[in-house]
Amino acid sequence: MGSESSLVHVFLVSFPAQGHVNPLLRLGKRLASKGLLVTFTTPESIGKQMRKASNIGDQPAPVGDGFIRFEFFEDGWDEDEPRRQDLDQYLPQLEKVGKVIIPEMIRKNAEQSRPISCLINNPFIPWVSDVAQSLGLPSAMLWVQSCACFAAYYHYYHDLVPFPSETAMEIDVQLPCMPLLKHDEVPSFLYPTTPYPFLRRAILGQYKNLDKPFCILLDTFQELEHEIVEYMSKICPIKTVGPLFKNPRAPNAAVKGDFVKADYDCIRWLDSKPPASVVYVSFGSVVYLKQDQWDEIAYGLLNSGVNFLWVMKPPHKDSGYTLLKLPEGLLEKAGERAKVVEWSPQEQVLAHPATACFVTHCGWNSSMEALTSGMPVVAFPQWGDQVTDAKYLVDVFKVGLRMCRGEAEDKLITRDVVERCLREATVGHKAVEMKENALRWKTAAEAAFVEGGSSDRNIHAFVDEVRRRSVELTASKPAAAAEPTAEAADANGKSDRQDGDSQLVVSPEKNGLALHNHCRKKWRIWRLICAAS
Ligand SMILES: O=c1c(-c2ccc(O)cc2)coc2cc(O[C@@H]3O[C@H](CO)[C@@H](O)[C@H](O)[C@H]3O)cc(O)c12
Ligand SMILES: O=c1ccn([C@@H]2O[C@H](COP(=O)(O)OP(=O)(O)O)[C@@H](O)[C@H]2O)c(=O)[nH]1
Repeated sequence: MGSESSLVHVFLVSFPAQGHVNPLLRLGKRLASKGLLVTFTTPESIGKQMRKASNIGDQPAPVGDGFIRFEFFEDGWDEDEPRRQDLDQYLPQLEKVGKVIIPEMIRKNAEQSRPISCLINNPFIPWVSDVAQSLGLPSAMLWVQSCACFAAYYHYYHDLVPFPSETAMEIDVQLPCMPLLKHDEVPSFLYPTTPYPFLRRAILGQYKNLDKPFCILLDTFQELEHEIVEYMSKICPIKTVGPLFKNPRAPNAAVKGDFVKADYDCIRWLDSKPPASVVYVSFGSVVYLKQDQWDEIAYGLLNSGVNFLWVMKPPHKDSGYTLLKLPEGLLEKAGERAKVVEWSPQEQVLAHPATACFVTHCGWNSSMEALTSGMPVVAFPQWGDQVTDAKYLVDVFKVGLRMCRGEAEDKLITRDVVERCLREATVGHKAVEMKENALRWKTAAEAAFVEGGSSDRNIHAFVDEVRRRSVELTASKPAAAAEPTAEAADANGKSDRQDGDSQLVVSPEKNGLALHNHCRKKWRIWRLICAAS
């Protein structure tokens, strides 16, 4: 392992949501383990929560052959600014500030002898690849949903197949190399009636910029989505690198991105339960059900006689959701059979022998974590990619039962249905079959991420490419380095070529690249001296 400042340095910019931070941070750890220096950044409002909930220090943390470090940035709004909850207002604010502050951070890193060789972002902040382009740096994007969803949005964006519309609301959708999706199985942000048009805009925003990243990394694995991965890789430079949450070489479990402190009492509680006797219930970080649905699930759990561990995360104060309550006396009735926490260490819960199945909203992170842990699911999707993930978990991967079709159906799932589903998922032939299939996916996932597996090879190829581009950056002529590339000038809308010393050039874009080259040259000389002595 080299000293931190002699490593090729990649800069990860995350949209501030739990479902986005987790996979990007996991990718960061994977890249670090292969010998890169990784800096992870997201707005300070989340940085503050992450520092409080997780073990994030000021010093770079060693991970395998490399390091990971954190730098958070102010997004220009007060922490409790209610407009944060409105993406149509927050995304432009993040872009406006990010386009100035990220180049500034990159420049500072170069000044401190940590020049950056590549930027990586996740969806909702596609402007990060514009920043990279304007600095003459390569960029990549980590897609945080399934390849099937990536393909669905792609075909919608380019208008390649008919999707449900105002005039044909209920048409099925046939995408190449995918099973026929019923109208309510395509990502729900694409429904003409979606209550979240801002999330559709946010997610499709990435497709406008899809030609900029040199690589699109996917948190899935080849064997899981074989056909669609093969199909899409002929169209876009995609690489499957999942499941990212397993990091065989250097787990460094201390580096985590939880926004809320995980309650480890539930692991001790699980320790006290017999094998495969507990139903784990979680709807992730943003989904909130209605109180009447919550009550039905609660009674279904109680009446089914199973043990249950339930994550009940209080909603954000400006989200418009009210705090969900459990029916009076229910917990007393359930006694030792029930455990409620605000946030769980989900990876450990899914790996625990006492856990029998997972009632999930089918967020892609939760779906991948379940599959990779060999854990059968009861699908309770609400919106977005969740409805498509549910279809795949149940009908394609065959590891789950469907308890609901999504929020758009607007149907109360009664306690009897909940009870029946829970019984079917925990005892009898269906339960055994789902467990066997889940264990098969676990084995396939392991084969993908171990040394030499499909995802490992892809990570390896990506790291090699980052290194190659880094050398290219370093090797580019100093004179050229002081100027934006033709592409960069294009991205800026004008060529702001100036003569003179690069250090005096006002554009932060130019300084970024110039400093990168300057510092890398200094190191190369320094390393040669070290090697010689
Ligand atoms: O936190 C947010 C915000 C948000 C809004 C305002 C603000 O200031 C900060 C954040 C918006 O949309 C989300 C969408 C999400 O979808 C989730 O995203 C995952 C990855 O795309 C999917 O796999 C899951 O199914 C899906 O539930 C998850 C989230 O955590 C968020
Ligand atoms: O109690 C919980 C609930 C969720 N998670 C993690 O939060 C992420 C949620 O992402 P997902 O895509 O499943 O759903 P989202 O929250 O984005 O809707 C996953 O990595 C989970 O492991 C967790 O650690 N503890």
